[in-house]
Amino acid sequence: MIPVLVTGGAGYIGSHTCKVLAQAGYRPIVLDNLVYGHKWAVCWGPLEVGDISDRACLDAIIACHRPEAVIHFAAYAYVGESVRDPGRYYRNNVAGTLTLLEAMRDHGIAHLIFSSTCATYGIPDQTPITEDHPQRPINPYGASKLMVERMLADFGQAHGLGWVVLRYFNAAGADPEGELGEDHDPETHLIPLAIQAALGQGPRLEVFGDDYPTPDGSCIRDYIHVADLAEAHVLALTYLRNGGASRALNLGTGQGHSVLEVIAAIERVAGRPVPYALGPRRPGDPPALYADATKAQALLGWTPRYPELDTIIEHAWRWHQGAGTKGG
Ligand SMILES: O=c1ccn([C@@H]2O[C@H](COP(=O)(O)OP(=O)(O)O[C@H]3O[C@H](CO)[C@H](O)[C@H](O)[C@H]3O)[C@@H](O)[C@H]2O)c(=O)[nH]1
Repeated sequence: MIPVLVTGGAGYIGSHTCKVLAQAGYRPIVLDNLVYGHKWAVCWGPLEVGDISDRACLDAIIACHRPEAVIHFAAYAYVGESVRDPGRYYRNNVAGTLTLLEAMRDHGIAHLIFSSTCATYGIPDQTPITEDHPQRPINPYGASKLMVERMLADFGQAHGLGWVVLRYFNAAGADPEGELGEDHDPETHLIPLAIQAALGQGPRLEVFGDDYPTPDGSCIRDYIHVADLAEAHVLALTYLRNGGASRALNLGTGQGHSVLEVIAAIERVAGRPVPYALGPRRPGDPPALYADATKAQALLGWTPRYPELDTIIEHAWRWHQGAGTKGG
């Protein structure tokens, strides 16, 4: 089995990817600092608790497991927090990644898959967003991810690193087999908050703005099933190992859904109301973000298996109902 180092591999998207990697015959080596307090049992490969900024830790893990490639999820990812405390984001997301890249260079690891984000585009000039859309992030989180994208291009030029940058739109849903789900601490994402409100396990949902220039006034996003994201990482790794050229690719369904449509879908799937109130806009939220993801489909042979919003929500709903007993 081919060992692959997965930084942030105990997180939401990381753990789903480790599962798909293991099923595809790779051996995920999970490196996670567990800072977000993820509670999933990591059973897809050995867990190394450590930090990407710690060069000695990286050297020891690489010497022990001899990974052939790295899938790099580890990052702080709260937009609001990044505005309040940018140093935390630049130190971890940018400086930490630099340490990782130097370790890869020195140990001769030639392939990297990097988790980037639609937040690197900022407020788009047009939708759907293609990969060549100008990248003008409007918060330090997006800026930190864009800086890493640029570092990858430079390490590719100078040291022959092969990379695929995956720019996610809105990761959502849960493992179709019910083993993993979305459980950030603190939770800020729309679907889990709305489900918790419907279950009476959280406060009433606040809809951030109903005066956007969209058909119903609420923000539009492109929700992509986490299992489809995971699949794309494994396909991207195979693509690189087969000699594919370094590329940045959007990952989304190409379908936009408004916040009010998401609430209606949860009510449909759950058969109960989502208690919510209309509130003011959240600073930094673009009105509408959705992907043109045709390049990823053409290049990787990736087709989302669960593109329907109702399926994404069904899986999330099922997992949240059982989460108390599954240790999620
Ligand atoms: O309590 C809430 C939470 C969210 N929303 C709305 O729901 C939509 C989705 O919000 P999320 O917080 O779930 O997701 P974001 O679109 O803000 O975040 C995504 O995009 C970000 C960049 O913009 C980061 O990449 C982040 O990791 C990724 O999940 C937004 O329009 C937001 O305004 C609400 O109305 N109420």
